[in-house]
Amino acid sequence: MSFRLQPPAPARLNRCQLFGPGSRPAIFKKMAASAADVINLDLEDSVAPDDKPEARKNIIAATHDIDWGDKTLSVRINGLDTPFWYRDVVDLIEQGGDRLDQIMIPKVGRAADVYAVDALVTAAEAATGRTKPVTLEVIIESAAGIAHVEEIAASSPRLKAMSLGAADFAASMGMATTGIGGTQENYYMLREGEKHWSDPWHWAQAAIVAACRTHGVLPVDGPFGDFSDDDGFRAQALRSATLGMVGKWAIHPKQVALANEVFTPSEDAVREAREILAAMEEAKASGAGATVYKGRLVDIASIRQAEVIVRQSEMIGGA
Ligand SMILES: CC(C)(COP(=O)(O)OP(=O)(O)OC[C@H]1O[C@@H](n2cnc3c(N)ncnc32)[C@H](O)[C@@H]1OP(=O)(O)O)[C@@H](O)C(=O)NCCC(=O)NCCSC(=O)C[C@H](O)C(=O)O
Ligand SMILES: [Mg+2]
Repeated sequence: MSFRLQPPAPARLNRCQLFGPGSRPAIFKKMAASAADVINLDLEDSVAPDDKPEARKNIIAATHDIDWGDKTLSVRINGLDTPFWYRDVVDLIEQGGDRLDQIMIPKVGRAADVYAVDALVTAAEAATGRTKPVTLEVIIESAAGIAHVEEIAASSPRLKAMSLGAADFAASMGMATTGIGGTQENYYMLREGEKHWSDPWHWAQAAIVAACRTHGVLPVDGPFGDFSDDDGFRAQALRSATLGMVGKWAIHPKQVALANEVFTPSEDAVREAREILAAMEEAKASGAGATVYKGRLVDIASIRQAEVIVRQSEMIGGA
């Protein structure tokens, strides 16, 4: 066990990140009225190159004109391999309103990518006299990103969240699929003639969770492309939540409720967590470090597990 304590991740709700193209301002108010905790206005892959300047203007106007309530308002800039990203950052910081909370950097491959954006944001903030620092989030969606995931998680005190971008990740890894997340038909084990499907996203998700938890960053599951498949979305989100991720993207408004449902601990789970804490209080009072709860062992580690669920529920406003 390291003597260094694991830093806490930011105490903010991040159950669902709803995306919308910056070139489609007609949906911005609908996004603001949604139940998503985080809004991602996009300047990157959902916006055609010719539309980028207009999309930037739309988004800057939306940081002034739209009431985003208590949501985290994040803007996805273009990748560092494009001619667009520096203008995205400079215009957002110089012209964007104080309501801009966060910038999302796509296709991060090295800690130096975050350093570059951090340096530009820092200079632009100082030049404009902004008093509220803009935070950063990144997408791991390349072979380089997953290979350097830990240094990326440690890259900047501005960094608050990290997502897995399944589509670009699959492309960069050369995966034989056009699916965005979820079960992949050909990724199965065979036993006695029966197929048992495995999860090709699992290892990357686990690497992201470990890197994030080591450095106090929120791990988030990215898009699930087939928005007609609610059960598939739910299954993917349940696996992510079980692994330690705190939320998931929605690329269509109908996915918001699904993500919120999965990443909000159920009343039963919260009740059980509180009962475990109470059982351990009793055990401690009698000098024991372990006890039995519903026929199973609970010990001091169980307190930490139960506290994760209770903390989550308290943040959401549960009893
Ligand atoms: C996917 C969409 C293009 C679908 O839009 P549309 O055809 O308008 O859908 P519907 O007709 O079903 O819409 C129903 C109503 O909902 C409103 N709407 C639509 N989209 C949104 C939204 N994102 N937020 C809020 N409201 C929305 C419609 O206006 C309809 O309203 P009404 O008429 O009043 O009933 C569209 O959803 C969309 O553009 N989604 C986001 C796409 C996007 O941002 N993609 C980028 C993120 S994913 C990615 O980049 C991959 C990743 O990087 C990786 O590599 O993995
Ligand atoms: Mg992508």
